[in-house]
Amino acid sequence: MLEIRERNLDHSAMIDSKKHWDNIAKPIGSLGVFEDLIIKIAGIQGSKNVDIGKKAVVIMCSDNGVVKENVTQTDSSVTAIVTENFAKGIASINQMAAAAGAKVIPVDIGINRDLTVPGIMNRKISYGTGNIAKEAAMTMEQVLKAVETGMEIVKDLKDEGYKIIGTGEMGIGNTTTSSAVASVLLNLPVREVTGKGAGLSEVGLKNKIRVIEEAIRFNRPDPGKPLEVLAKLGGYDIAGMVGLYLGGLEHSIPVVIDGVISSVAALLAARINREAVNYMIPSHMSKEPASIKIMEELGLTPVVYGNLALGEGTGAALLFPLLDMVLKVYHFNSTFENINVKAYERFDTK
Ligand SMILES: O=C(O)c1ccc[n+]([C@@H]2O[C@H](COP(=O)([O-])O)[C@@H](O)[C@H]2O)c1
Ligand SMILES: Cc1cc2nc[nH]c2cc1C
Repeated sequence: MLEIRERNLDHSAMIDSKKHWDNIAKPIGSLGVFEDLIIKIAGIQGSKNVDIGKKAVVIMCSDNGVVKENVTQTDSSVTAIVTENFAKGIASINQMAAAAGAKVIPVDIGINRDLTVPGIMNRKISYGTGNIAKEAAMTMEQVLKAVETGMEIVKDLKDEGYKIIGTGEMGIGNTTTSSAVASVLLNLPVREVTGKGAGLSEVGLKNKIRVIEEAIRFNRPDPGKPLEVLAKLGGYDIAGMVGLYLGGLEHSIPVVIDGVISSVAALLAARINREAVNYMIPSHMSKEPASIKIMEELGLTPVVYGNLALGEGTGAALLFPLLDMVLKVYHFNSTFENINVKAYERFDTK
């Protein structure tokens, strides 16, 4: 598995898309990074007629054994409660996805209890992960199963006609696992990539940094082996999102990055197959300090700098209406021809 057919963006669709932008009656390139994003989606979809009509946010939900080390403000029971709230339609992502016209798909990929509310995709691999301070989070078999799960979900969504997928997660403790993975992959000190997650005091943050350092010392992952780093220090939520990104590459679907946990998954996917970055759409720069370092390494430019730190796919959902708005200009604006302006002649000096 993880053998992905060789894929390339459709460069002629991208050239057509760029030409289309340049014919629109407005200053050339004036929608900035948004123009680049639409051109990238044209390359992914293989046509300048970009279509992101049918949208979904897939939320990978799971528990993390490291919560036992007092690295979080709430206990792990919150993971299951919030996941059930996704299915009830009463969490933040439900409100934002409704405003954006996106379907919310919560996935139980490793929550530590059985869920009782209908409407959650049951892809549970085990009841939470191991405590990374004292053991590996997952076996390699479990990691591969989680990555495959994400890839299969993308395939199914593509078959159902979805055109763009937002990544999301819910998992108390997952900023601890994410910071551990980021520290190893980026070869940066733990304190430079670790923040307060869903809310910690300064003392709590110090303990979190100490626990992550202990986890790296104990597990000793090889930084050159992304799946090993993921198995030893990550979680099912992160692994499931790695699968979403690799699925985007495999099935030519744009996959939107959310916050820091989703960004760490994007970094892992990129280390597994660098081509995956061509299918990733950045949304926002999370408040957590690892985010900026990851975006720099991926060479991606988020469009929202709002200090968000919510997760659930909310940042990805925030991007959808912005893309829809920009696509209105792309599809329906007047062109230079329509308004009888010869754009380039103004620069003629004869
Ligand atoms: O998306 C982010 O950048 C982000 C930053 C901080 C916290 N979160 C959310 O908060 C939870 C993890 O925080 P913590 O403190 O339990 O590690 C998890 O459910 C995430 O969805 C998310
Ligand atoms: C209530 C709550 C909602 C969340 N959504 C994502 N992470 C979260 C953490 C908490 C604590």
